[in-house]
Amino acid sequence: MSITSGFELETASELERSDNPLRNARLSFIGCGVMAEAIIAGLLRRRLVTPDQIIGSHPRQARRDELAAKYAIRVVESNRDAVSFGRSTDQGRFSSIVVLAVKPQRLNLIFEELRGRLQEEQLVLSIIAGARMETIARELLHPAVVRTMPNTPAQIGQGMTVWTATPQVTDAQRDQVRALLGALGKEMYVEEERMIDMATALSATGPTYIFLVMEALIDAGVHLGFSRRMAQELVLQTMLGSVLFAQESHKHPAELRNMVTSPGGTSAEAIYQMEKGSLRTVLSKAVWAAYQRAVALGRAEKNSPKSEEHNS
Ligand SMILES: NC(=O)C1=CN([C@@H]2O[C@H](COP(=O)(O)OP(=O)(O)OC[C@H]3O[C@@H](n4cnc5c(N)ncnc54)[C@H](O)[C@@H]3O)[C@@H](O)[C@H]2O)C=CC1
Ligand SMILES: O=C(O)[C@@H]1CCC=N1
Repeated sequence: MSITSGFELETASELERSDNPLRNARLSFIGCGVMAEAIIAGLLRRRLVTPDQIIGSHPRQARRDELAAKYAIRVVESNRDAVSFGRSTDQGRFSSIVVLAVKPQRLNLIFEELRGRLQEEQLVLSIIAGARMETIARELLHPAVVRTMPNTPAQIGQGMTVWTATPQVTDAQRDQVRALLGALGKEMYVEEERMIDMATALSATGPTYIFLVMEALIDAGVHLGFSRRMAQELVLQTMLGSVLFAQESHKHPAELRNMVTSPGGTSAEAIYQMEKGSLRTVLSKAVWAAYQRAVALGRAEKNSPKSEEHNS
């Protein structure tokens, strides 16, 4: 296996383990942008699959070459060819997962290309915001569908993915999904599909809220007179330490906040200003708006692009 720099293998034994549910799987990635690459990298890093078990499709030659060189996987132009890679042949039957990873606005094109072309044993796994399982199953004429909602920290194996499945997805396929998503960080199964739209707003869009707050605090540090480098280090370690503290102490955030807040002190002063500026309401409104947008993306009539998609 030839994998180039910046890409390190973690465990050596996953592939050999007989309980690795993905050891005989074939994975086809329809659309190889940021999120598909995060999944591919995570699977290879954890050695859950080898590069020859993966195929991707992408419209741009330069991107196909880039991914093929970086991960030693096959990347083709045709989505139909990518899906056929997972088909069982005379040489043997193997499980196959077709990962839909295009932007929501491109989904109708994918439906047209792939409708009726999937075999019964193939599993469709979508990461597309808003796209409902019922729609995917109906449009592809294929009932076994998993809907997932990852987030970008998946790129370093620290993601949070929420997922659900149609009743036609078998227990063996569910084990495969758990293994696949586990390569990205934490995974959480939910029964109700509406929770995927809720997770889209909270955990999948979540890094946006955190990075905006991070950026604002760094700017505030620069305003005080710190160099940008110093402000960034102070803010990042404070955020990281606070998250780990909350995780390890199992205390309510309000209790942890009270520990910092002495009577008449600096934190009380800062909290007063944040409440006065309606920070909680703004965050709550942002999450609610993201949720409504996720729901709207799922409605076919609202699938027209709001802005031009970047072609990464
Ligand atoms: N970026 C994020 O934080 C998250 C994104 N998602 C979902 O993941 C999906 C992909 O998002 P990203 O990877 O961020 O987008 P991206 O734009 O990086 O990737 C999509 C890729 O699909 C390619 N593409 C366009 N038309 C195509 C076609 N007809 N056939 C094959 N490939 C085609 C594009 O060139 C692009 O490289 C979206 O549906 C999004 O809702 C889900 C969770 C988090
Ligand atoms: O804005 C978006 O489309 C993506 C989907 C989930 C988070 N961000």
